Amino acid sequence: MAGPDASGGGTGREVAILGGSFNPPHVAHLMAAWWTLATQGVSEVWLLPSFRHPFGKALAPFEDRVEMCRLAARELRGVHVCTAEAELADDPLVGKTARTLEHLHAKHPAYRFALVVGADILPDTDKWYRWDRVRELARIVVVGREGYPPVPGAPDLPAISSTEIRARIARGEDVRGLVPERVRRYVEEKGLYR
Ligand SMILES: Nc1ncnc2c1ncn2[C@@H]1O[C@H](COP(=O)(O)OP(=O)(O)OP(=O)(O)O)[C@@H](O)[C@H]1O
Ligand SMILES: O=C(O)c1ccc[n+]([C@@H]2O[C@H](COP(=O)([O-])O)[C@@H](O)[C@H]2O)c1
Repeated sequence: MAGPDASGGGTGREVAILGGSFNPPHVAHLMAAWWTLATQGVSEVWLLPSFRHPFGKALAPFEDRVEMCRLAARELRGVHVCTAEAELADDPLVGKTARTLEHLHAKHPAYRFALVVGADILPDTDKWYRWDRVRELARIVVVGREGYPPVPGAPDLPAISSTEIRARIARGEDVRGLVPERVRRYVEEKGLYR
C-alpha cells in the first residue's frame, strides 16, 4: 500500500488526525474535518482509516475505505487521506492509535499532531491501548455528537453514523444526502454493504 496522500512540508505545523473506521465515510466526518480546519488552527486534516479495528470490528476492505475517504476528501481543501496504518500491517500493535501516532511522529518529525475524536469516544478511552501515551503524542480535540454529552466549545454534529448508513443500504434504502455523492456512487458501483 502506498504512503499517505497527505502532503508534507513546513516546520512546527500542526496536523489534525481524524482516525476512524470510515465504513463508510459520511457527511458528519466531513463536518468534523471542516470544523477542525476552521477553528482549531491546524494546517491540514488527515483522514486516517483504520487498517484493522482495535476492538476487532469487521470492516469493509481497507482499500475500499481508503478510496472512499479519498473521494470524500475531494470535497474539502486541506483534507487529505493518510494510509500510514497499512505500513504497520506486520506490527503487533497495528490499529492502536498510540502506535500509529508514534509512527507518524517518526515519519514527520517536523509536525505536531492533534487527534480529533467525537464525543462518543470519550467514555471508552479507558479501554484504549495506552490513552495516556495518545495524550502525550497528540493534542486531543473533541467534537460534539448529538446523543452524547455536550462538549464545551464545540458543536454537536448530527446523529449520522456509518452503522445507520450500512443498515439503510442493506435494506435497499437511499443514502443520498448522508454520504458525499462520490462515496454513494462508489458504494453502489462496488456493491458494498448489501
Ligand atoms: N455524527 C458524528 N458526530 C461527531 N463525530 C462523529 C460522528 N460520526 C463519527 N464521528 C467521529 O468520527 C471518528 C470516526 O468515526 P467512525 O468512522 O467510527 O464513524 P461512526 O459513524 O461512529 O461509525 P460506526 O457507526 O461504524 O461505529 C470518531 O472519532 C467518531 O467519534
Ligand atoms: O488505540 C486504541 O486502543 C483505540 C481503540 C478504539 C478506537 N481507536 C481509534 O479511534 C478512532 C475511531 O474509532 P471508531 O471505533 O469510532 O472507528 C480510530 O482511529 C480507531 O483506531 C483506537
